[in-house]
Amino acid sequence: MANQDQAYLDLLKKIMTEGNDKNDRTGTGTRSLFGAQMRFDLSQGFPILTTKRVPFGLIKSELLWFLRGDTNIRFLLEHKNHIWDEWAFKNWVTSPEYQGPDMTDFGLRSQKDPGFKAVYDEEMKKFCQRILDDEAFAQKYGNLGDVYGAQWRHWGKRDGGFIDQIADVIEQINTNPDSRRLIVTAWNPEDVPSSALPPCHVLFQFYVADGKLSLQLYQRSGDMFLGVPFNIASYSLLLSLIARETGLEVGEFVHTIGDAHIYKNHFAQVEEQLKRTPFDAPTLWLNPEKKKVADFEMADIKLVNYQHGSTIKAPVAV
Ligand SMILES: Nc1nc(=O)c2c([nH]1)NC[C@@H]1CN(c3ccc(C(=O)N[C@@H](CCC(=O)O)C(=O)O)cc3)CN21
Ligand SMILES: O=c1ccn([C@H]2C[C@H](O)[C@@H](COP(=O)(O)O)O2)c(=O)[nH]1
Repeated sequence: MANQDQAYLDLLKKIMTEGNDKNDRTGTGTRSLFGAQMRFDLSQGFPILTTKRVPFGLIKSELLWFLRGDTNIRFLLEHKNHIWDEWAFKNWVTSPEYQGPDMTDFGLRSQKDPGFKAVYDEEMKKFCQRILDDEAFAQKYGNLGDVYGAQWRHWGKRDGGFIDQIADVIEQINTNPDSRRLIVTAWNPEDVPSSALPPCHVLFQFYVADGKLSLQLYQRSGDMFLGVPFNIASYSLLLSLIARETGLEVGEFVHTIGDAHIYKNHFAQVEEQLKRTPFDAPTLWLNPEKKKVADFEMADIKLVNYQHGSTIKAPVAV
């Protein structure tokens, strides 16, 4: 198996040396390039980064969550996955029902003020526990609204009813593999103004040739250090699952990014990662008894021979 990190490392280097220094919504500041593309041939191994540890368990539970059409963080918390906590927490602390310490701007403040961070961590812990313990509270504050699960599996139609884009695209791959319309979209211009986090993975398209299934993702905005390693592994897993259901081999994952940025407070981590030597990529094991995307559970998906460098910690910009 080959090393699959190179395309990613090359792009990190390019952004560091040629990128534009730009301000951003979170107030953190970034260095960014517009219009970047990485290609990963999945027959050469599974493209999860090896130059740092990428938590594949979190990627699996997040993707299964999307594929269930679920938009409530409760399922994620049951799988000890905390990557969406901040966005639900924001709903809670800005609601009239919240009576705890002031959490205004908790994202930035918790990075700058250790005293505040302790209070914030405590409130967040209580919040997550309550989502797990209190069904009604989870219904009210655990829901992230129209995020990927909703857009993929129940896109609301103008005249009522919904569209299951995943079921439809699988049906199209099976019956009309040469189609140039094998698209799933998450971008709904009507919802964008009211959304806490408008979709980052805006649209993906499938392509079938030589008995192989490929997928290209258009991601409008990519946090190169934290989000993108997840996105690469997640879409490669999605491609592998849909290839299984449609009886095709895996082809390429083509990752196209609009604003590809490195946050200023990730520069040191990026330098550290660029010094590391990649390992050969692992392989993906999918339970041979499962065929349908909807039937896969956590234990049906495993990485074999995932060798990797140590975790590199970095703060997430909210
Ligand atoms: N600024 C920003 N970057 C993102 O990547 C991002 C957002 N916001 N908002 C929505 C989601 C949430 N995502 C996240 C959030 C946190 C991590 C993160 O902290 N990852 C750590 C490990 C976390 C753990 O082990 O629990 C990492 O080292 O990859 C990754 C992706 C991706 N998305
Ligand atoms: O899957 C994801 C989700 C989010 N991101 C990053 C990209 C940006 O850094 C932020 C979103 O902020 P916007 O101002 O809405 O662009 O989250 C990611 O890389 N991958």
